[in-house]
Amino acid sequence: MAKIRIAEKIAFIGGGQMAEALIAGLVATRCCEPDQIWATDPVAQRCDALKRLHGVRVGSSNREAAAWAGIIVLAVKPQILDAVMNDIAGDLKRALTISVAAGIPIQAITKAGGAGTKVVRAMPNTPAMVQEGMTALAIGPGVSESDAGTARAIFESVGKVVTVEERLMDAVTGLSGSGPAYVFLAIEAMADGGVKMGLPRATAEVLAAQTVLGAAKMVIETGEHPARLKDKVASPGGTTIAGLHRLETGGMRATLIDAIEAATKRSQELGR
Ligand SMILES: NC(=O)C1=CN([C@@H]2O[C@H](COP(=O)(O)OP(=O)(O)OC[C@H]3O[C@@H](n4cnc5c(N)ncnc54)[C@H](OP(=O)(O)O)[C@@H]3O)[C@@H](O)[C@H]2O)C=CC1
Ligand SMILES: O=C(O)[C@@H]1CCC=N1
Repeated sequence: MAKIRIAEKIAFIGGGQMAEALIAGLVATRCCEPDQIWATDPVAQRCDALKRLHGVRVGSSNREAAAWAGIIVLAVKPQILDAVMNDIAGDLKRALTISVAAGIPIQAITKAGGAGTKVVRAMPNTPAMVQEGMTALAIGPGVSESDAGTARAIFESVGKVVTVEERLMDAVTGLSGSGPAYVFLAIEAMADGGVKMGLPRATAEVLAAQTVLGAAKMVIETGEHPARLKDKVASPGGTTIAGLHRLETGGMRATLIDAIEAATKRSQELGR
């Protein structure tokens, strides 16, 4: 993972969960110094927490933060993005604008900033906080190679990055954007299963989480098909096939496919 130092000042408009995950990753990897980052949030306690935990500049004025920065990261909820963009339209046009808002097309941001606004649409995920993020980028029209490289470097400092056509961003959102929540649910449920079978809660949680981490690492590092890796766990007549049979009966595959379809459709709706 290339760790490039970002020279520009970055304003995070909206200091919520996703902004904090990115800020934590950027500061921890020293991709940016804390005083290169300004996060805005309307809630003073939220600002205080971001300052205390990550050492970044904070404040409630989007205009001040946007005017200060060379890169503006739009990290408010999609439902209020229009109002927020209208307030800082001039700076959106001047700076490199990166939006992490689910569903919102590049065209809507270009429209708010005015013709010539350089927009990178990103869909990161919260594991950015521990530098294991997964981000997809769609590069808007008129964004220079250098600006696209800067956007890539920001997200590479906190995990992996792929570039996709913008039309695929809703599907990315349904899979890797929302995906950590599905996995947290699975870890929680696996731990519950362990507790049901008599394991202490803390032991069950670490068993479940490390199992997910290890399995994911095997998929990535071996390059083997997940189905083959699954087959290697399932001994003939053994425990795993008994568990897998129950998962198939419960429709785990179809449920996960449905979940990603539902989240993708919701992302599409947010953009309308
Ligand atoms: N959470 C995730 O895993 C991911 C989220 N995203 C995207 O990131 C964006 C933020 O999501 P998330 O972090 O989950 O949401 P949060 O609600 O945690 O963060 C948004 C923050 O913006 C604040 N806010 C509200 N109004 C304004 C305003 N006018 N100016 C500045 N800040 C404001 C909110 O304050 P208050 O709570 O007081 O309203 C909140 O702290 C969304 O567009 C989402 O689609 C993308 C990828 C993954
Ligand atoms: O739930 C959401 O809408 C955001 C987008 C992807 C993850 N969280």
